[in-house]
Amino acid sequence: MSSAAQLKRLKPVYQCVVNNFLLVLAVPLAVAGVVSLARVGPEELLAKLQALRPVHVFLAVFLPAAAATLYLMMRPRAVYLVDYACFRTKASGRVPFGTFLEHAKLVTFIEGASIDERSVRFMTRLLERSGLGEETCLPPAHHYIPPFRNLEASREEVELVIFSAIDDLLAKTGVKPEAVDFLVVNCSLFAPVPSFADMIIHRYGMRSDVRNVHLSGMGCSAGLVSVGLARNFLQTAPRGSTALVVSTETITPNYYVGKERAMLLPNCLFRMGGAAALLSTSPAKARFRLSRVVRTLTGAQDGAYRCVYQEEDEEGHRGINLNKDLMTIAGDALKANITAIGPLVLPASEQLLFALSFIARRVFGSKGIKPYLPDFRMAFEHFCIHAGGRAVIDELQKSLNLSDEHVEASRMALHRFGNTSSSSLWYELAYIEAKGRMRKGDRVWMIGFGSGFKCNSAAWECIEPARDAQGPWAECISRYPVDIPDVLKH
Ligand SMILES: CC(C)(COP(=O)(O)OP(=O)(O)OC[C@H]1O[C@@H](n2cnc3c(N)ncnc32)[C@H](O)[C@@H]1OP(=O)(O)O)[C@@H](O)C(=O)NCCC(=O)NCCSC(=O)CC(=O)O
Repeated sequence: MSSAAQLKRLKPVYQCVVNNFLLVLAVPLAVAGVVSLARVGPEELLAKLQALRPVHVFLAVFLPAAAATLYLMMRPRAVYLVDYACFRTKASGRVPFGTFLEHAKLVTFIEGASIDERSVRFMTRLLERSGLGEETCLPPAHHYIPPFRNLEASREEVELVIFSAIDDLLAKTGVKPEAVDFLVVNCSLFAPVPSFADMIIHRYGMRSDVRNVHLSGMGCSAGLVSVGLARNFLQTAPRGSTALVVSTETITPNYYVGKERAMLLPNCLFRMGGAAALLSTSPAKARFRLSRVVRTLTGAQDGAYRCVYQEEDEEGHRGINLNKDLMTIAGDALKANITAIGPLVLPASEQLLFALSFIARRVFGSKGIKPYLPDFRMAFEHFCIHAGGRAVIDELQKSLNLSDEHVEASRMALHRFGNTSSSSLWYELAYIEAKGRMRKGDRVWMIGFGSGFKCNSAAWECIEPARDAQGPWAECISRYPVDIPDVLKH
């Protein structure tokens, strides 16, 4: 047997010993203690106990009790996910490739637009490679020629998406809008006045003291910024308080009509979607526990800062420029994030191997020794990776050494719903649940990427899998997973 195969066989033994190190240490110590007590005999033991002074008893009992009480009082409160709901797209909003491209061809005739036949051919190639399916949806305003991009149409999309998701969530949880203490909303590219948070408060008649925030310009990873913010708010409020988190991207005002390739890409990838989630510090009725939120930023570097950039092209058409280097930048941001979250979630066996490889590379030089990539499959059963585009998912699958099944939720969410920005992670969680794969105690890793450039992640632990969990996948889950070719042939 080769040494690599032998090492592979020994790995489970190594993991068992290192991950249960305390137990491995405690059992012999406890046995030794019992044996020496048995040797001492009851009279001698009683004599030793009587010889104890009150100060010893005080130190032995009071100090640990005081330390334990202090720890319990100071530790952050646990935050739970009561439930979540995603906007369910309607068949009338579908944009099969043919429709999308035909529509784009007609846009070439619109006065002021400079999108041309070449742009349409380019978008055709992008769509064939994008990993999107034929059922993704665009807002009603984009089904018109020319597409409406005005404020009124944009607000209509917002109301349709976020109110449907919130209605669904409130109906599922039985929580009344007046019970919401905090409201955190994120939408990157549309920030009207009054804000989304105001629109929600107005629509649902929420309390006048509901504390609310609208995050804009924060990109696709802002959903986890919202979750982190809601968690922090909840730490400051009485136990049992609730926070409503709403994540979406508004497509209507962002249709690009120029011919800059890097700015045509978002037209092909971004689609309608949104999600609402209810967090609370009460475990009653909770379905998941939030274990970690880790945010990392690489925006101090020029390349990272500019790689997702809203701008006007030379002809004055506004759009989002997606730089070709995005994959490399996302890879670096991921490295920063896994370095930060690894020590918090990985079992001791993986951390020790990582530390040993780090030390070895320092001592013997980094040329001969490959850095050890921790196995995150030891820390999580499920992965929700931002469905930013086919290449984004490919890159993460490779970097984290994940199986096809681990990235299935991301690929299928991209196929069925497109890049729904910060809400994509919730569509993926819904996919895993709709497939009946979530079990009590399972751990989920959500990884979001977005402009800035940011990589944010959150770790959840399942308390109660959903009973009838089809959600946004209700009409199509039986057809998934589907095969997604690298290049779609018509
Ligand atoms: C676009 C793709 C589907 C293309 O698929 P492939 O990799 O198979 O094909 P490919 O690389 O040959 O690209 C096909 C053609 O598109 C061109 N092309 C690709 N990416 C481009 C870009 N960013 N700008 C300009 N052109 C681009 C290539 O040069 C090539 O043209 P030619 O052959 O002529 O040279 C994929 O690369 C992808 O998924 N990219 C990631 C998309 C992305 O950036 N997503 C993040 C969105 S931002 C987000 O989600 C967060 C946020 O907004 O905050």
